[in-house]
Amino acid sequence: MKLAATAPDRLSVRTVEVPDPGDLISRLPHPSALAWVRHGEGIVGWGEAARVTLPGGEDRFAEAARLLGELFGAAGVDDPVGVPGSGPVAFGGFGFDPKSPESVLIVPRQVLGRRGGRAWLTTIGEDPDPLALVRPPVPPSALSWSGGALTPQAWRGAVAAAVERIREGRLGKVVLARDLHVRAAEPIDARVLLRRLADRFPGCYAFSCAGLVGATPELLIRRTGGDVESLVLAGTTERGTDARDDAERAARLFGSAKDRQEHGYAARMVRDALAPLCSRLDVPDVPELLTLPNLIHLASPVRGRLDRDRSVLDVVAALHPTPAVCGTPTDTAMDLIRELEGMDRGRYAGPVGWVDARGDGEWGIALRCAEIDGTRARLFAGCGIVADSDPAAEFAEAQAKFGAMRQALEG
Ligand SMILES: C=C(O[C@@H]1C=C(C(=O)O)C=C[C@H]1O)C(=O)O
Repeated sequence: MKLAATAPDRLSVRTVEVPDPGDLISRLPHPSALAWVRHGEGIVGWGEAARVTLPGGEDRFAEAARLLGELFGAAGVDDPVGVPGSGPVAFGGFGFDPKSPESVLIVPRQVLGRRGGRAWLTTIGEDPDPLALVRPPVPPSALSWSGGALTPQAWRGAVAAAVERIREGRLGKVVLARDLHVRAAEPIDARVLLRRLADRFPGCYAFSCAGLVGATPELLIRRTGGDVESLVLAGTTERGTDARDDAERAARLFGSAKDRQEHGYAARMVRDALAPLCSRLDVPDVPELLTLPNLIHLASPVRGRLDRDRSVLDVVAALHPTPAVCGTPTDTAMDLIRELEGMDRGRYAGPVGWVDARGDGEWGIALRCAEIDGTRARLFAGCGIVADSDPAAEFAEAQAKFGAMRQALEG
């Protein structure tokens, strides 16, 4: 665990209200983009006042909260705006598996925020021209795609093996993912991907943090003062070809015992994890349908009131990994993922988002995303597997989930 050499002993933080900056993503001055944007609102950041890298471990969320507490506690903060996301903020992404050494938090030198008709700019240290566009984004070109850890056939075999374990009664659900690789002629600019994702999926959270870029529909947890919200997703069908086909598919998804079982595991676990932390909790008995441009999901919107002051990271720690991305029972599913997927997920399917000095923040589950490393990117997609899952159908579902990032790369 270390603080980057760039971290000064004491952060000097100033937030000012600014006129509406318009589109946040187009304000990002260079490719080291930090972002969390939905329906044009949210925060974007750039520059690095501090970076915290964390090794694996079940305690990585608590360690992150402790280190940020020290950093923010020692900071000199002038924040007359005083809303969630003003003052010092850390963007972060945590490794999915506690054994994965991938977790990282970045405190940007500048954060631009926009919500509910207000906009603010936070600066750490000095910056002479905060909103200057330093390097315009360049779309990726000459993409060449290649397979990931498992061939399609091997991955379908892994799904079949998982179904067998489930039918033997060893677990109820496991989520299995695949990866895909792509290479571009020039370094891939996160801002281009953010722009395309935000335009096509305005209702998803377009995120970018230290090379992990995507647009997730799944809100793990939002804390605003004492209020918490989550949106549990599990159970999926592709969009239809027209309104009638859409309606038929939605009705089939809603009525599918397999998908309702898959969803029920996730919704119940979120309820059970939040109940001890909340004085009030509302989890619907029956899921809703969430319609995205490419997919329809079963969705349970959850709302609660925290019983005492807890940082959003404390709540993340209680929730991750939910059966939406791991399975149930958690430990058995995690072991099976390690055994069958043949890859390290890195930060895919881990919590991604931001936290401020008050402990407010928003964390999604890092889905529909890619890990960018210079000219290369690794895409991820997974599916919940239960006793009645069919390997070919799950493969098709994973292909559809890759679609969002593929399009963002291909334009
Ligand atoms: C695992 C992913 O998505 C998750 C799995 C879902 C499913 O199996 O139905 C639905 C939404 C997400 O919770 C992914 O997109 O990679």
